[in-house]
Amino acid sequence: MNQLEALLSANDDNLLTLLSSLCQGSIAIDQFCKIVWISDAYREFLALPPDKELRGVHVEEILPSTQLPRVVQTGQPSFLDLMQINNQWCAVTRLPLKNPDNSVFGAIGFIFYHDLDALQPLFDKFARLRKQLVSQNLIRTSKYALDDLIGQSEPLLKIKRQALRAAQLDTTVLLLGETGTGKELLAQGIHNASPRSSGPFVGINMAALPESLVEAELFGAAAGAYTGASRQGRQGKIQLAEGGTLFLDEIADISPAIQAKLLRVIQEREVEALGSNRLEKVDVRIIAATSRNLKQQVDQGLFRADLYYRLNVLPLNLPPLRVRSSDIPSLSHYLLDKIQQETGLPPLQLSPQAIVWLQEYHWPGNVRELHNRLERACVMAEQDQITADDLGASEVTEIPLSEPSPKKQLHKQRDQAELSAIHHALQQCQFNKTLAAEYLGISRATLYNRLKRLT
Ligand SMILES: Nc1ncnc2c1ncn2[C@@H]1O[C@H](COP(=O)(O)OP(=O)(O)OP(=O)(O)O)[C@@H](O)[C@H]1O
Repeated sequence: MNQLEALLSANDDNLLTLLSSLCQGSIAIDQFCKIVWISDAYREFLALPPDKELRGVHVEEILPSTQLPRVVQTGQPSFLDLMQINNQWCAVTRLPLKNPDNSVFGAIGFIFYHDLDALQPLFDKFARLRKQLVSQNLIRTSKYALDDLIGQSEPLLKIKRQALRAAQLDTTVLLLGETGTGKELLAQGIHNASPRSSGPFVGINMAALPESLVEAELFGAAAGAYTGASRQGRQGKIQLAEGGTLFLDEIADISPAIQAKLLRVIQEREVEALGSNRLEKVDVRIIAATSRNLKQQVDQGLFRADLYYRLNVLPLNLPPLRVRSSDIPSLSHYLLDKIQQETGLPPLQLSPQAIVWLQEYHWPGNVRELHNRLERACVMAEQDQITADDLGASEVTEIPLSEPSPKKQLHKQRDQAELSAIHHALQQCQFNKTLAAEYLGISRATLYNRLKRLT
């Protein structure tokens, strides 16, 4: 019998039951962060069905922002922490469970949420200080948790399981998937479920940055490193991510010089700011993402093989929307709610024929395109239901002869022409956005923005 089982063995008289009676919820996990015990009160507070089997479930599946895994990892207790669970402030205490040789075999957490009125000024102060830190950029929060990835299809559930496991490891993760499949959302979810969740999440889009700024933006610049550099110098995104996660989006779009510098950061965990000859140690977890075929870029000599292998330690492939069309109804309802909250437009439902169309369409722009089509439909809809036409069903196959207004038609045709020119350029340049932008005579940032708007 291991220590944890011994602790739990004496049924009603066990230590946990005793401790639970002193608080409003308690939970115990093993060294793998799997739940071994949860009090009925906690179950009820989390609104979990009484018959749901929780033993063996990873604690973050029911408490995405829990810090218990960190207690298991560090062996350090946290005696009083404030945490919001189900929109209610709670005071939380977490203790590591240790063997006589000091190794950790699990952790227990207790929450208190009754009679906390006396603590309200403390909660307010805590929320105020946190807001201040966020606004001063001293801490950054990632908005999304893994639970925010909507969908119940097997491919999506599989990626969520893989992401949860990846979160527990501190290794580099490479997110692969077509544009708009949710790579950034997943990166934030992994950060939030990782032991680094209380550290910063710093994202940088390598394709949207002008080439000349990438280096200073990423690695920082020493005082006076280049004309226009500030006198105090500037911190790079890598240094800003200290203790947290650095998300490098569109990683395939970096120049050979940046590839070499990044390789050193990953291998040596050291950064050299632009114009400085000092190496700084950094502690960041890297999550990189690309919608391109990075292996093919390596084979074509466009991307360093050594950097590719360093990034590709844990590849996660996000499924395109067309292979998980069963997620489309729930995802659409979720996005419609979000659009209505953001825009204040009246709530609209999808007509049955619109749902059929959504499930049959091939979604080159994936969830981002679904969001954009739904948003446009909310504005365009002339009835109390969104029809397939409001979603642009007719323009996908042909341009209708009569349009509600010539102005709308002009916009639509211009967007289509622009999109097809961009697609053509991308194909010509083997999906290399830098080359495609040059081909079109626009900047890489403009190309990127156009793609985001049009897909
Ligand atoms: N499963 C999902 N559930 C809810 N929203 C989603 C989901 N997947 C993507 N989204 C939303 O779709 C939009 C696009 O997602 P995101 O920016 O994460 O995609 P991406 O793969 O990083 O795209 P790109 O490669 O173009 O940068 C975002 O608004 C995101 O919140």
